[in-house]
Amino acid sequence: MRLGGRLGGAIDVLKDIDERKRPVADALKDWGLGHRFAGSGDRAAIGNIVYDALRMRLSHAWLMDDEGPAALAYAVLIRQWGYSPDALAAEFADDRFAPPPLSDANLAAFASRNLADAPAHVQGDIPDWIQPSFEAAFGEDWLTEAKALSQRPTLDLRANTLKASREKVIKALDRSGAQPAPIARNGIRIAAGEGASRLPNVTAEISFQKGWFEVQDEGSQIVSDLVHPGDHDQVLDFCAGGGGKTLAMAAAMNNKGQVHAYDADRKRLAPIIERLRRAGTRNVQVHDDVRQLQALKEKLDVVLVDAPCTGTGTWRRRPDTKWRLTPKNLEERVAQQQEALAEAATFVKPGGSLVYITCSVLPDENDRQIEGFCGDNPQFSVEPVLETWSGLFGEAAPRPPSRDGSTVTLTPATTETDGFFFSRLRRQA
Ligand SMILES: C[S@@+](CC[C@H](N)C(=O)[O-])C[C@H]1O[C@@H](n2cnc3c(N)ncnc32)[C@H](O)[C@@H]1O
Repeated sequence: MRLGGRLGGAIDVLKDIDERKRPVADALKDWGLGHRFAGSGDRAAIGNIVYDALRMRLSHAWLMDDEGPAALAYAVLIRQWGYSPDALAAEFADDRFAPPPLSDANLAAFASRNLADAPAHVQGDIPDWIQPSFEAAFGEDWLTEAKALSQRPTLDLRANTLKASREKVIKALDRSGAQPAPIARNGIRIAAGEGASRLPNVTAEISFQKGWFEVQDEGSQIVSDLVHPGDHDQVLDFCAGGGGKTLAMAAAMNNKGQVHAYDADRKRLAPIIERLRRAGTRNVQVHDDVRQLQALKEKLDVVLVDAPCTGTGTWRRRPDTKWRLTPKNLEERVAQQQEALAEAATFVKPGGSLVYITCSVLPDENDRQIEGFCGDNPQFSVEPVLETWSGLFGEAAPRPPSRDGSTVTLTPATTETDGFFFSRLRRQA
């Protein structure tokens, strides 16, 4: 397919997402099934246009004075992929699969508007109602942080040290441009790529099948590492989901001690079994019923709450969720977090620690949540994290924003990772 056909495909997918309120992955998959002549390069290019359009939806629409799918998709090619409107018109002139050209009104708006004149939340490509939360989280840096959340993410992997060193994995993936990640000790990074370029399908590699690595954002690896359990600790991953952090902790503990993995949702937990097998872990027990945890009350050295959250920190990967989020969703997540924290705290032994993580950057889900919990539960107090950070990643590693060194917030702008919040609360001995 030529560029015109790919652009047309992306416009169809964006329409489908808008009209039928569908998840991006489903809409892209359906488009592929209905257009079997399209090759994998075409499908990847269409996916890139769609995701790029959603990441910068507000600023594209403002500059084009049009929020329709065609204006958004054209804006991607012009603003993000480096084509001029004239070059596109010339390219599409003899391409019968190209979409109709941009309207004169779109072209005039684009030629005359300057993004610096747009409302600040439009410049930052975030919903207007969430701007105050960004300001509260980042002060005068909030716009830089918001903009960084609208860029393409890298593809990050974690070498599974139970089976392979980071160097061995990088060697196995040398065709993919894999490099050591900047901060995480076992992290590997593949650059995001530009324009139509395709990320490698690393899960099809033999080395993946052998369990040498996991796909895991570097931020997720860092917060798993910061949990920092001792080799012989008894750990409960109370919101284990598919097991991303369970696997990372189990490997960091060198298959010693014990990690109990539990999640209230059995369906989310189910894939953990196959992942644990592939990774060669022997120190994990999976629990799909809270009653199985009764014997662990007040017994555990470390309890991790990787809480359900709005996922604002993952907007680079799931940009559609940025526009679907509502104040009501935020309220619901905050309530779920309080519930999960209260339940999880009952498993921490005296002197043990309760670790609270989210993949959000919003204070309501992070620092404020922790302040509220400690206010209600004075036997818990926040333990500073930055010392562990330096010990694990070195003094030279980029420092994440931190409220007086106690909790940390990772972000694309500061640590080049997804957004994550990490805090450790110590229960009085
Ligand atoms: C952010 S996800 C976990 C991701 C996972 N830890 C990982 O690293 O792949 C949050 C999880 O919390 C679970 N959850 C929500 N409320 C819970 C509760 N009260 N008790 C236990 N799990 C809960 C959800 O089912 C969801 O799987």
